[in-house]
Amino acid sequence: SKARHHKWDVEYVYWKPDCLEGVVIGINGQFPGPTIRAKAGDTVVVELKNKLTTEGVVIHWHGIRQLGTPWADGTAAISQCAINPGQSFEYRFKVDKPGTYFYHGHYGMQRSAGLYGSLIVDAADGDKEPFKYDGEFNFLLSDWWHQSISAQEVGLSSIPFRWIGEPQSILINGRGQYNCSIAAKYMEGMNTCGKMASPQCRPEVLQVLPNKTYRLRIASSTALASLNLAIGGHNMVVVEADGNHVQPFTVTDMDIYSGESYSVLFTTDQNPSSNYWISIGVRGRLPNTQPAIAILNYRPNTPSKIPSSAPPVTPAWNDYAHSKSFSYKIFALNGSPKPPSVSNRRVSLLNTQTKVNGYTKWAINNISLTLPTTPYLGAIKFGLKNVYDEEKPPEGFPEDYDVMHPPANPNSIQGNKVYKFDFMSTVDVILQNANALSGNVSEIHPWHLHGHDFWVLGYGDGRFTDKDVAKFNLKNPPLRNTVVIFPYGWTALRFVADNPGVWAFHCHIEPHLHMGMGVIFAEGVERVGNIPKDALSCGVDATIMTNGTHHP
Ligand SMILES: O=C1O[C@H]([C@@H](O)CO)C(O)=C1O
Repeated sequence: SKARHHKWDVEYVYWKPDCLEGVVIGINGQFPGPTIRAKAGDTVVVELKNKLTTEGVVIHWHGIRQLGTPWADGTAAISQCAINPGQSFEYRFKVDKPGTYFYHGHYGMQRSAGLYGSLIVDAADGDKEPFKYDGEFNFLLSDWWHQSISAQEVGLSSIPFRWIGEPQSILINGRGQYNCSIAAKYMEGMNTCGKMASPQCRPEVLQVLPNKTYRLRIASSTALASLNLAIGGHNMVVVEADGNHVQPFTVTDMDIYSGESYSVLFTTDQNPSSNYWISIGVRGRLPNTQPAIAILNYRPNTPSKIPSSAPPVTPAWNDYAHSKSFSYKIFALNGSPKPPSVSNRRVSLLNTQTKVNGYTKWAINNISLTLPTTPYLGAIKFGLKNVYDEEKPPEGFPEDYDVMHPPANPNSIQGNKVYKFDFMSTVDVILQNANALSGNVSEIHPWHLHGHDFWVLGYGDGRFTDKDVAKFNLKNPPLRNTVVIFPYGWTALRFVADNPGVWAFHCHIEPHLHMGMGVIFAEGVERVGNIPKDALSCGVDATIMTNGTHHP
């Protein structure tokens, strides 16, 4: 195994993500950031310099569990202090499992400003993944707004509340085409992109040869949009989800929620004299965004040969039965690690849209998350007092809460309590969805857990009841790090609290997290090894780290 060294400068740059010029947070002048490629067992080292002039920054390595390095998880105020303008910080962590991952900013709403890139881990030398292919491609998906993140944040924290609205464009590897498309002739009201075209917004072309099998890696860093991807005329076999192998299954289209990653295999078995469209459309919210388009180019056709059939059409945005049928087909590959058969503790988390002093927020068991000024990792390890709310957070919610209707009392409080788990205990989490503030609305929320993979034991409609435990899948539940709750439904997951550290668990929709939709988990913090001083040089932690007065 090797150390993979990277030196990054993070700064705003002018860019044309969807052919219109704006500013993005670039890395080394690039958007999206450079792809990190490593082999299982390698150590990734990123020496990051914050060249943003007025904002701190951190980077989260999404899907990497940070076994033994909880200070490298890149969550501001949780695992480390934000890196100040002009300062540098070294991330150093092991990648232990092959898979498709990505990284992104985890401070304020910087992910929405374009701070993300791919992280791909290949099998260690001599190891093989349990499927074969002749070539591979990578799609990092995102959504893009023309309004800056500062304007977005002001709207979210104003009275009256101003929602960010639907994205202007969906981007594939940072490229989209606002209000125009190379598939214009198939799309109502669309122009071709002639005048606007810039190399920075040129559609992706996947060049393939007939009768071969390719791996397409897909990860979603969207701030809001749930997506559906289809390759015209081609089936896809799903083989990987969030860096874990799944029992292969075949689909004609697939959903991808923010925070998820997949690998699919497709075989170029169609008429080779044609090219084909790949399209990616919005699901789960009334779309107001054109689908993103890429071209599957059968060589030796030219990439500019317009496909002879129309781009695949995304299922209706509110066809939740279709989305569920995809999620319900995902099982662990035979031979994958199985969950413990019983759990030691169950936490039920009710997701509600609420108000705090007139501000619109999201709350979990009536608490809307705010982060402390001293990162939890140091605060808990050093037993600091009065830096976060010390009481236990609620493990459930009232029996009579009606998940099908808006809250009778929509007022919540803000807080930053921690769910502390016994080291090595088995924890079940029931994520319960509910109606939002207005009637007849319940949204999709993709929940992402840091520091762990979890088993997805089951999903259901309506309110979770004790009887549902009997239906848990303990035979072949998939391991994931992100899972959705469907509107008015629940999702059950299980994990082992085996990774000393403090771990965020939150909705991966960027404005929802910003509005408080998350909780903090912690386990075995007393076992955390020596935390690099640079990680905790802020708040009350700073005094401890510089005086060396702590006795761990
Ligand atoms: O958090 C959200 O706020 C809006 C809407 O509920 C109120 O404008 C929306 O669609 C969200 O996902």
